[in-house]
Amino acid sequence: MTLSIWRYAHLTLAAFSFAFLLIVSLTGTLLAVSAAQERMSPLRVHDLQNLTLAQTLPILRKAYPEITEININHNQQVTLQGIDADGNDINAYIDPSTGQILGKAQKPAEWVQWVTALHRSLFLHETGRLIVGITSFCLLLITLSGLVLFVQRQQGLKRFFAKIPKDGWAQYYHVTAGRLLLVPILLIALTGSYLSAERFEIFGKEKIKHNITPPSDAPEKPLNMADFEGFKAINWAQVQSIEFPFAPDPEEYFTIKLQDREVVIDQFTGKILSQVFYNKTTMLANLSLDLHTGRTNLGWAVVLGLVSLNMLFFVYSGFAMTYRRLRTRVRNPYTAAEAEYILLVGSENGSTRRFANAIHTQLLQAGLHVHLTDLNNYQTFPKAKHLLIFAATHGLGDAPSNARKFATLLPQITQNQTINFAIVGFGSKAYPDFCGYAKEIQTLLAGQTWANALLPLHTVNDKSAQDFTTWVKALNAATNLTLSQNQDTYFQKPKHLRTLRVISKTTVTEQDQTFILTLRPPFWSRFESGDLLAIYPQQQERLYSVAKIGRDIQLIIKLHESGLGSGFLNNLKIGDTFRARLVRNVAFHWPEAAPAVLMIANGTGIAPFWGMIAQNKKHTEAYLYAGFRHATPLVQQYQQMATAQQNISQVKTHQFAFSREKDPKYVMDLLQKDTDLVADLLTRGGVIMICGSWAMQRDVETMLNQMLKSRNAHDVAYYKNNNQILTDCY
Ligand SMILES: Cc1cc2nc3c(=O)[nH]c(=O)nc-3n(C[C@H](O)[C@H](O)[C@H](O)COP(=O)(O)O)c2cc1C
Repeated sequence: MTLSIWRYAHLTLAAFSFAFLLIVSLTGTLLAVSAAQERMSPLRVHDLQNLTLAQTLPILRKAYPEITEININHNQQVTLQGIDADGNDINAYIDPSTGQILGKAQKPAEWVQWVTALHRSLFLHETGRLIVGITSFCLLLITLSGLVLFVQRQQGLKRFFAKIPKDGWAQYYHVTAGRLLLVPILLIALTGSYLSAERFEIFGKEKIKHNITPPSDAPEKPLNMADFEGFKAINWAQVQSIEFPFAPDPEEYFTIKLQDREVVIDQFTGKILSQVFYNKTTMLANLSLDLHTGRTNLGWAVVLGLVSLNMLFFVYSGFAMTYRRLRTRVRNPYTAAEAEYILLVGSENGSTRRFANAIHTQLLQAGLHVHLTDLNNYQTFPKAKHLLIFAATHGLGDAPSNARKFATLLPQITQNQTINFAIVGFGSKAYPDFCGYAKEIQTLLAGQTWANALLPLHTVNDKSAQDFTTWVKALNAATNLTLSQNQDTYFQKPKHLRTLRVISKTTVTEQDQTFILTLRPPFWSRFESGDLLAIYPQQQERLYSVAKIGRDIQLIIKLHESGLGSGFLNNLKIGDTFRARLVRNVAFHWPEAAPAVLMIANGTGIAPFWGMIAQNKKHTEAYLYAGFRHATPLVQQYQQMATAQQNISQVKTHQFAFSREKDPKYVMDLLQKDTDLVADLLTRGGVIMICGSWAMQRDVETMLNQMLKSRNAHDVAYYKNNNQILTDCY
């Protein structure tokens, strides 16, 4: 609920200021470009801090007998207005150390004036300035609410810099860019708001007043400017402007605006007659202007430009995320009190809701009284006979935001009749706590007297329509429903597909139905050995463990009779292209920090290990145990590859077991023989990685448990929790 309030605030503010944000971001980007250009202007004067007024004003006075005013802007460009020795009017950029004219004083380019006016006031004068001020303040609130959402999403401030899980392109980059640019955005919003407030004199307006009593001991003849005490104390880098006395009258002075104060100097004696320091409001306004415009620092101007440009992306990605969420909203013709079927949803990003919607629509079409709502809206359901729960897992095995209250509500609200329930959990095996929240609900409901489990908990990995239809089949069988069992009904078009090209492919033989496929992904693709490649033959997702060899993806595939994925891949020819998705599988990446790694594979499970061994340039102590049925030519080729890697110390030892050759052996037998090595490896913090069939994983884990028990060591569950036993089996 709290999450939704913040999200609602974040979104409402963004929607409210949308059009203006677009304008100020776009114009802000252009102004940052102009600020950066100005910083590189040849009219800039360097080393101003090493030059005092006493050193240079006499030179200027000589070259320009009448000077009205000298101004120095934030770009260290010095303009002089006056008359030169030949009586010419001068309004030009000069070098203050020599008086040399560097160029004619010019207004900023017309496009810069135009963009500045649009940025500051939208061409609407004071009304426009007010709108821009409000937009800046909205941006400040959007940034702060975004920060709260981010901290909640990361499960606390401590995990501020932790990895951001990828779930949708727009979402991932919205959140990642938000974290990266948080400080500059906050500064832009804060300074923009402050400048507007100052413009409308909310903090009052500073009026500088000098109390001057002209010195009584005025000399007959003015002193030489080079000896002016006041000028000796001021260097050019401090100066904003110098107003010259209009006439040789004791009541006319030099008025000099510095960065932090205004100074009045006597034109005859050169003494400081008065100096008034600016108040905090003015100083803050100056600082805000520097920070907001990037006018004093090229690097900062570039950052501002990038942030402004990125703001356009924030607007786009934020609305894309919202659209995705809203698209999955559903209408409920029956109330919670009327419905026989209650569908409860826990979904953060909307995909789980889409599965629930598909079931909801079918039940309504079948004429049933159905009500679909969030898990947070759990209440008494007086007519309910069936409760179907669709629950995604977020955070680290936690409830999505629209389900956080369910665990508290459940014990408080008891149903008055028996209700059959079935839970389908949505998650990703890339996370250590797969479908953790669905499992938690299953336990909670099992403790309710009124709740009768219709089906065991079913899980869906990575929104797989295939996994989901398995549940639908079980549900149809347990009820008299006839829900669609066709995967197309639930298939959610995969995103982030990229085109892969076949680089090489081995052929299957009668002896060995396994083949190796090498694919070239687009150059920008980022992946690691152990990640998964999702392909979509006939709209069904099939996942394969990948090895990263150079920049290519290498798969080892067993061709199954009428296998959808393997058949599709086997039909590919060199040069063919197809679309697929790379799925990050952080739970099965090479453990960089481990002192030793022991890899256990059977069959095609050896695939990712080839990439990992090739990547082991640091020569981490690595062992390979692999099991196959026969020593086919392909497997012999594997043995040669392993020997070659052993020769260059990328793997320390390798052992192969053959279960259908004479003297049959399994991978477990090899491990049993090396009990000391395996147990020692775990106790010194090493990692065991298992890839291959579920059956092999189960047998290896049973054997490991026995082995560890006999040594009074921790069990497999402990090492799994400790990320010392990693598995990727199928
Ligand atoms: C920030 C985040 C954290 C996640 N944490 C887990 C997790 O701990 N366990 C899990 O099985 N899946 C986790 N997932 C995967 C989601 O449960 C999965 O993508 C699900 O299909 C999303 O459903 P939704 O779109 O309805 O929110 C996480 C996803 C994200 C974005």
